[in-house]
Amino acid sequence: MSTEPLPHGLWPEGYALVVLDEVDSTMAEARRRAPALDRPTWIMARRQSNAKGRRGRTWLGGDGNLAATLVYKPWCTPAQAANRSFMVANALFESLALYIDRSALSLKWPNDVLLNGGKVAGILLESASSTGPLVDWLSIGIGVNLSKAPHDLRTEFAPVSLAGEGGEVVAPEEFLHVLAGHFATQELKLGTWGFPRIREDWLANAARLGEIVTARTATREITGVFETVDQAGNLILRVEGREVLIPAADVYF
Ligand SMILES: O=C(O)CCCC[C@@H]1SC[C@@H]2NC(=O)N[C@@H]21
Repeated sequence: MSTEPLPHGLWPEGYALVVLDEVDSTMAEARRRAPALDRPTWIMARRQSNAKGRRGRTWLGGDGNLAATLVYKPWCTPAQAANRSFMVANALFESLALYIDRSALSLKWPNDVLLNGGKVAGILLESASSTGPLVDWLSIGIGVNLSKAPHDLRTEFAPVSLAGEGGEVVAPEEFLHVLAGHFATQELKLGTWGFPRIREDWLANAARLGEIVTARTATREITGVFETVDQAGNLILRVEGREVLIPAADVYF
């Protein structure tokens, strides 16, 4: 295990870094560390034996891809914590844009990053609340296909990798340094201007804004024009002249 940031000055102040050769899941490691946490901590693993994706799926990683979790104690409610996914998406967008033409990248609501229309990165949020209105801790798990796209036939957004789409080859540890810096900037923006600014940044890079998309929830499928994301992070579709607010769904187009 190493705990030292790379020595190139990119690492944001106040954040700790833990690099593990192997772990079950960086989410599980974050859960184990959360109670004793004294500062925001990025946990990166070179290999995960039991990596988790959204909706209880398995996450297929691979050598040379980034698997990391940021665990910290933001002073916020569960709803505010959930909006951190837009901040990570923004940070991922800006980080990836250093290695490939930004016009090839887009953000899919609520929390995927697409590259040439395929999924290059996924985000998984987990938080714990015991008593009171604030979360005890939040962990943000991030998987980025930097070098390899796993074969995954379960998704309509076929996995792609940065290298496979002609991007620069970048090592996971270097990419994490860049990402951690961009995420710290997002936290500063949140503290200074609030969520409206985060939302604005996200919408500027949103996939299919103003176009017809389908949102699939646990119980129904709604097709409409992707109008916007509101100040609470909900997806807003225009369906037969009316606005429909969707708090959680998978989006297809
Ligand atoms: O399904 C998704 O799109 C989210 C995938 C999140 C995967 C990452 S890899 C690092 C962290 N550890 C995990 O077990 N999952 C997340």
